[in-house]
Amino acid sequence: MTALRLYNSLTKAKDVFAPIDPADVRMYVCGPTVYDRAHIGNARPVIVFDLVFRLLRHVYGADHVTYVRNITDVDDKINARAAERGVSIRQLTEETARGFHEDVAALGCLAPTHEPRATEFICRGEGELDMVKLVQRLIAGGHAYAAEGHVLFDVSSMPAYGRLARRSLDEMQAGARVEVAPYKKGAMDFVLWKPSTETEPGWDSPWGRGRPGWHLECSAMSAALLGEVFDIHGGGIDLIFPHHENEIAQSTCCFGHERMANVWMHNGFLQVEGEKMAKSAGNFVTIREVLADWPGDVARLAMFSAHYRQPINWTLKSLQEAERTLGQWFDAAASDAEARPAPDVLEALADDLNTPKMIAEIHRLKSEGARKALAGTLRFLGFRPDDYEAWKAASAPEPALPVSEIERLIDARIAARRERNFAEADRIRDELLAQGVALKDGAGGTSWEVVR
Ligand SMILES: Nc1ncnc2c1ncn2[C@@H]1O[C@H](COP(=O)(O)OP(=O)(O)OP(=O)(O)O)[C@@H](O)[C@H]1O
Ligand SMILES: [Zn+2]
Repeated sequence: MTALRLYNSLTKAKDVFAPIDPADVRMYVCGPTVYDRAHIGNARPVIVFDLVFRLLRHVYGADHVTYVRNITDVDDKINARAAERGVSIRQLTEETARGFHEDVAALGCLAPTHEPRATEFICRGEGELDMVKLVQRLIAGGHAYAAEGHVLFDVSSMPAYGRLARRSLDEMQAGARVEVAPYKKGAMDFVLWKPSTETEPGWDSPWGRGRPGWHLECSAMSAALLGEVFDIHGGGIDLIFPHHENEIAQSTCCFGHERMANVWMHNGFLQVEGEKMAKSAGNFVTIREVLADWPGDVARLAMFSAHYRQPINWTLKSLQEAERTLGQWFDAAASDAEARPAPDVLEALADDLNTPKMIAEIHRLKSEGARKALAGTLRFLGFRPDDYEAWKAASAPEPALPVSEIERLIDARIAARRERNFAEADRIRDELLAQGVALKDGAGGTSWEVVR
């Protein structure tokens, strides 16, 4: 296989991927804030980075890749939603996290190696890195200051601030809103820690009872589980600024390395009629709603139809097309094969996850009748024929004839063929087709399906 090349948002180029330690390739992806059911736009990064995970496992060995995707279970949106619904915060976050796991498993995504919850990394034991210790180190290093129960990151203390997003501090400050919180020294300084009222969740800290800012969570969890510098950091393109820029500021200033992660990967937006699918825009469909109509594999394949950095339009047509394609692939694939991708498919993926090219290569495998390679490739990509078949059986329209009658006619046709009366056999086939029942002769006998 040619070298794996990944587009790096930090260098704005497709770089050859060289892990820090090939025996332990490390990737962190920002996970969901668990206050509501995820929409299919939120599924895009989960599916894209699942593919990266599978590819890395193939190249470096399944035991040599560590994938961390967090769960943000402390956030003001969570507090508000729990109050609105009259349930405890814990109940809301547990229930939402469970739903998220079901959704992404149905989309064919492997579980990450670790799935840390933010609340478990706020205060930990002595010698264990946590959010409070990270803030203390930033203050000691002159990168953060406490004011009125808050702790803020001082962006003026970091010359490289804005490097990932390619924005200069001067420009950002000039563009900042006029109304800046009074406890901030600079308009772009961001919150590391904030005070909690008695009713809000809070943790004791040197700055009083409070809770962490969102950006801080990922710096602490990634360093605790992957080390101070790791290989790949991923998320949606909307996270570049401020979230990822601020993660970099915290981690590099705390640990003193030039980088937090060597490669930064960002997926483009999933759109509806040219607009980003977003909760705030109200144009969203939940993963759960998609799965009510389609098998997870169809949504998964539809997601691969565009390159991950390009926007993708979510349409009924693309789902229908994915369904048709998948049905053809499964029909043509052998029923047993190891989960191994064909070399041409691997080549396409090694080129910054070129999934449109990958799909073209799979079509080629099918047309060449490479049944084993096709099956191995589909399994490697996380597609599951059994799920698809079960969905197909459950969603098949009712035939116009009773099943016993269809079976009687099939038997009659088999008998006719045995007597070499092919005219009669064909007549029976046509008669069934006229009733909307199509026959398919395969190695295992004759099967039938209702024509849609
Ligand atoms: N339409 C989209 N297309 C692709 N990725 C998206 C989309 N919307 C959100 N994401 C990604 O989903 C992940 C979770 O994001 P976040 O927690 O901000 O979701 P959210 O608050 O539900 O999003 P929104 O409010 O925009 O609907 C992030 O990696 C984010 O970039
Ligand atoms: Zn993050």
